[in-house]
Amino acid sequence: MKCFIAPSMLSCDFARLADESLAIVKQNGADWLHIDVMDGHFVPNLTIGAPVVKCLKKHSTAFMDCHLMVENPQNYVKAFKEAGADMFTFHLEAVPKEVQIVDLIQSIKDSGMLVGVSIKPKTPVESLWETVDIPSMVDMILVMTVEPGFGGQSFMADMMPKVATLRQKYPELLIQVDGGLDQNTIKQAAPAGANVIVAGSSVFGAKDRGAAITGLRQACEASPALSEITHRSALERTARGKQ
Ligand SMILES: O=C(CO)[C@H](O)[C@H](O)COP(=O)(O)O
Ligand SMILES: [Fe+2]
Repeated sequence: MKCFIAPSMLSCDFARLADESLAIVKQNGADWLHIDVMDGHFVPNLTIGAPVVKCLKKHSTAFMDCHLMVENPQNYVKAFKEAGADMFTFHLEAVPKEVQIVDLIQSIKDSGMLVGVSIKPKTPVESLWETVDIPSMVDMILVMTVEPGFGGQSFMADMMPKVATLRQKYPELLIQVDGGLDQNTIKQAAPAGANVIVAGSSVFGAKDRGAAITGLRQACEASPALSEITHRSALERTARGKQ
C-alpha cells in the first residue's frame, strides 16, 4: 500500500510558509502538506485558518491535508473548500449534538474535498464505526497519537491497538497518525497499519529534512501490515500536486 508522508507545517517557520511548503514537497519529497487549524476552544492553542490556506494555494499546488481542531467544524466547510483544501479532517468530538455527522460528511463530499475523521486519544475507536459507515463515507481516519493542540509532544504507543483494529477492519482505508512520529516511533505505527504519517518536529527539526522524509517513507512502505493501493482519488490528486 502506498504511504503518504505529510509534514506538519505547524513546525515550519510560519513567516516563510510559502517557501517552506514548496521546499518540503519539491526538494525534500513530502507527499502532502498537513495544515493544523486550531481555534483556541477545541484545543488550547491558536494557529491559522482558511485565509492562510487560500494564500498558500497561490504558491503551492501540493495536496492540502487540513486538520481542523475546531469546535463546530460544520461552519468551516465552505471556507476551506473555497480556500483550496483537498482533505477536510474534523474531530468527532467537536461536532455539536444538533449536527448529524453524516450530514457534515455529506457536505464535505459534496464540496469535492476528501473526508477525514479524527479521534483524540481518550475517544474509543468503536465510536467511529458506531457513528458512520466508514468504507462508504470516509476517506481517512486520523488516530491522534498525542493530545491535540501542540507539536513536539511524545508519541502515545498505546494508541496502536486502535490503528491495528482499524487496519484489520478496513484493509483499504487511509489511516493517519499524528503526533510524535519520528524514525523510531514509525516502527510501531507502520506495523500497526498506519499509512499516512504526519511528522512536524522530527522533519522540520532534522538537519536533512529530505533524509527524514525518506526514512519515514521507507519504514512505512516496508510494513507487512499494508496491502494494495486503493484510494485512487487521493493518489491522483497527490500526484497532480507534485507536478
Ligand atoms: O495536530 C497536531 C497537534 O495537535 C500536529 O499535527 C502534530 O503535533 C505534529 O507535530 P509533531 O510531529 O511535532 O508531534
Ligand atoms: Fe495535525
